[in-house]
Amino acid sequence: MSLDLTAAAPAAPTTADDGVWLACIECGETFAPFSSIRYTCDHCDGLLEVRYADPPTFEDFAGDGVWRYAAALPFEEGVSLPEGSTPLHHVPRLESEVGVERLRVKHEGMNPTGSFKDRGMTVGVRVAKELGVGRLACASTGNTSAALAAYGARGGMATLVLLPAGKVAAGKIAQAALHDARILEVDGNFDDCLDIVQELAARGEVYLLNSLNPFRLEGQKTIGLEILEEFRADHDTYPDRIVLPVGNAGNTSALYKCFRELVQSGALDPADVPKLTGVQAEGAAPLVEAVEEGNDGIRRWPDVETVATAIRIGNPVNAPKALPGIRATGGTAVAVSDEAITDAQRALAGEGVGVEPASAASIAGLRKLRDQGVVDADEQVVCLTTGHLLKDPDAAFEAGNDPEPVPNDAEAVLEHIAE
Ligand SMILES: Cc1ncc(COP(=O)(O)O)c(C=O)c1O
Ligand SMILES: N[C@@H](CCOP(=O)(O)O)C(=O)O
Repeated sequence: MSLDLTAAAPAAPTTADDGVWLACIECGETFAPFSSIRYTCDHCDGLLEVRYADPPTFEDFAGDGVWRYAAALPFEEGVSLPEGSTPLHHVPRLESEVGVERLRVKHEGMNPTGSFKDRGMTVGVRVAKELGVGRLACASTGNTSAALAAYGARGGMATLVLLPAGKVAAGKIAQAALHDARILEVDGNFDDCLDIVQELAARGEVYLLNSLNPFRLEGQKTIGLEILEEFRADHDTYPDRIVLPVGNAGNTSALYKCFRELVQSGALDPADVPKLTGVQAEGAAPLVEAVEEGNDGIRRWPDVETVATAIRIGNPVNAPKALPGIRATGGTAVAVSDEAITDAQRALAGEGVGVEPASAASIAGLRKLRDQGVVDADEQVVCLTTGHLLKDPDAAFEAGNDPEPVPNDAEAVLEHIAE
C-alpha cells in the first residue's frame, strides 16, 4: 500500500519535475506538479500527495523556520512572513499532574497569524504564484482564512474566504478583514463552505488553499521536523507520542508524511516514529468514530457543535491520509467534552501558555488517555497547541476570571484586594 510507514522511496516517474511529482494515494497515478491545477486524482478522485525522488535527511536542513526544511519542500523559498521555529514549552505542573515522564507543548499559536496554517500557506501561496492563478480561496472555521488573507496580501493576490455564519471567533474574522480578504458568510457549517469552495475551484474560478491542496500539507510537515529535531537536541531521543487536535485531519496527515519520508531516507528508524494520537471534541468526532469502529473511511457528521469552533468539522477531508497514519504509528484517537477542553485551556494558561479552545483539546485528550491507561506513565509526549489565545477572546473571557470594577483610589483598591 502506498501509505505504508516502511515503503521504500518511490522511483521518479516521467511526470516528475525536478524530482517532484504528485501521486494519487488510492490508484498511484502520477502527475506533473506545476503544469496544471488539480487537487485530487483525475482518474479516481483520490487524494494527492507530493512525492520526492530524494526524501531528506536531517543533515540537509539549515537556517530557521519553515524554509530551514527546503530540502523537504518543493521550493527553496516561499511567500514568507516568516513562519515556524515555534517554541517547545516545558510545562512542569501539567507534566506531573498528567503523570507522564516528559511533557512538552509545541505552541503553533506563535506563528505570524497565530496558528499553524501559516506553515501551509507559505508553501501554498508560493505554488499559487508558480501556477499563475488569479484568486485564492478557502473555506474556514477561522484560522485558515486569517492565514490565507495575510499570505495572499503578502503575495499581492486577491483572496476570498467562505465562513460558517456566526461560528467563527472574533479574532480570526478581524484578521481576514484587515488583510483585505473578501469575506462571505454562508448559512451552513464549515463542511458546507468547503463543498462550495471545491465547486468554485472545479469551475476554475478560484485556487483552493484548504488542506485538500497537497502543497499546504508540505509546509505543515515542518511541525514534525521541528519537533523531532528539537526534542532530540534537548533529550537525546524522540518523543514516544504526539497528541494533536483534529479537524480536517491535515496535520495528522502531514506529520505522518514527515515521518514516512524520514524513514524512507534512512534518517529515522521506524521504531522511533512517535505514535500519532488525534483528539476531537465529542460533538464533532467522525475520525474518532472511524478509529474506534476500525473503519477505513469516515461517516460525515451533518450536525457538529463544540466550544472549540476551529475543529467544528463533520467531514475531515484528509481522513484517507490520516487514518493510515494513526494506525501505522500505533496511535489512537479520542473524543473529549467541551468542559474538559476548557479545563485544559485553563491549565495551559496556568503555565503561561495561552491557547484557543481547539488547541487545548490535545491536553484534554492526553489527560483522558492517561486516566484510561492508554498512555503509560513512562511515556515522553509532545502535545500540539495549534492556535493562540487571542484568536477567540470570547472563549478566553468565558474560561477566565471576570474583571472587578474598583474605585479610582489606592486605599479603596487595597481594601478591595484584601477581601
Ligand atoms: C486551532 C486549530 N486547531 C486544530 C485544527 C485542526 O487541524 P487539522 O484540520 O489539521 O486537523 C484547526 C483547523 O482545522 C485549527 O484551526
Ligand atoms: N480549522 C480550519 C478548518 C479548515 O482546515 P484546512 O486545514 O483544511 O484549511 C480553519 O481554520 O479554517
